[in-house]
Amino acid sequence: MKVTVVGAGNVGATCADVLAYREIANEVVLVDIKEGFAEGKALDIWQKSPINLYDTRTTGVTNDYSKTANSDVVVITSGLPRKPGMTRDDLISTNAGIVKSVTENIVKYSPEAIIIVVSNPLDVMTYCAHITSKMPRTKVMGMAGILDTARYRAFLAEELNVSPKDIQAVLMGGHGDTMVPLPRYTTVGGIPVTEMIAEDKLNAIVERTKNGGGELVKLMGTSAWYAPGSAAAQMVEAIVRDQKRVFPVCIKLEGEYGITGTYLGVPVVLGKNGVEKVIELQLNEDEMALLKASEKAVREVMDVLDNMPVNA
Ligand SMILES: NC(=O)c1ccc[n+]([C@@H]2O[C@H](COP(=O)([O-])OP(=O)(O)OC[C@H]3O[C@@H](n4cnc5c(N)ncnc54)[C@H](O)[C@@H]3O)[C@@H](O)[C@H]2O)c1
Ligand SMILES: O=C(O)C[C@H](O)C(=O)O
Repeated sequence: MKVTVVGAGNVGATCADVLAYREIANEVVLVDIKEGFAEGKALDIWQKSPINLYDTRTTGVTNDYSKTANSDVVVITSGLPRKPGMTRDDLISTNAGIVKSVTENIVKYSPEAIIIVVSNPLDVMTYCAHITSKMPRTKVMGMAGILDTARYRAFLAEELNVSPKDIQAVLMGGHGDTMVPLPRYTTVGGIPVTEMIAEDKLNAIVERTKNGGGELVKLMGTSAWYAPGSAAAQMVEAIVRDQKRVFPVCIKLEGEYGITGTYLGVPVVLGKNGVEKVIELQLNEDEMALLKASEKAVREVMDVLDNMPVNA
């Protein structure tokens, strides 16, 4: 299996490292626009192989997409991260052009690849990659839900003093402050979370989750990479190993949840064909209202993309 990761910065290099040391792919190609940057990161990861004992071949290239030919999966992380005071949506003007040109190059050399978008604003960059690629929706998806759910699970594990392995949860909607964690679908070793934690504490964790990306931007001056890179690698693993994992993934909705044409995080089954099934939960009235509000927020940014020169 050959996997290309575009953008050898914080998230891209972390994703490539996880793909290599967990031997998720036989070959990982890192691509960056900065001269020598991807080559250096790939060489560093390769030099770690005798220490961490893996044989995944990692190589890096500066903008030479011919070396990415026939990739099975491509992860797009190229683009600016936000700085303190910015929203993810503020990145659209720079990142739309980057994601569009990267997708064109990817499709030229790997027309069969499954594409995982990571660049922000996530839902709209997934839209951008999907319309550029002209591929079926099942093969162009965005990574955010695994990360957001992981934050929610980690906060709960800390509060309850239990292993994060035992927290299961679903989170839906856009990758922004309107995301929708779902306490009704959250369990701790099979026990409904509401039986384990007071309502005010749970509400505080839901709010912290929604602002989880911003919390890290404030602390570090740039955005997160360990959890995002690992989350993207987990999606790659589900695809290349045909694991049929159930994850929240951003995809174009075509009637599910009564929504058509908007790119939103929903639970799906992920396997060798990409998104093999969109799972439709029986949301109650309050949950559906939150999902619709999230849809509205994503729609507004999709409209911005539609009116940008990059799409003319
Ligand atoms: N979806 C998520 O949950 C999530 C999580 C974290 C970060 N992100 C987003 O991922 C993106 C990358 O974040 P980061 O922290 O790795 O940033 P970074 O600045 O460390 O890395 C980005 C890399 O992209 C490269 N790049 C820029 N234009 C390119 C092009 N045309 N072709 C190839 N490479 C190009 C840059 O040279 C840089 O090395 C940001 O947009 C960030 O907001 C998303
Ligand atoms: O917060 C960001 O800007 C990056 C990413 O979307 C995240 O949630 O960590």
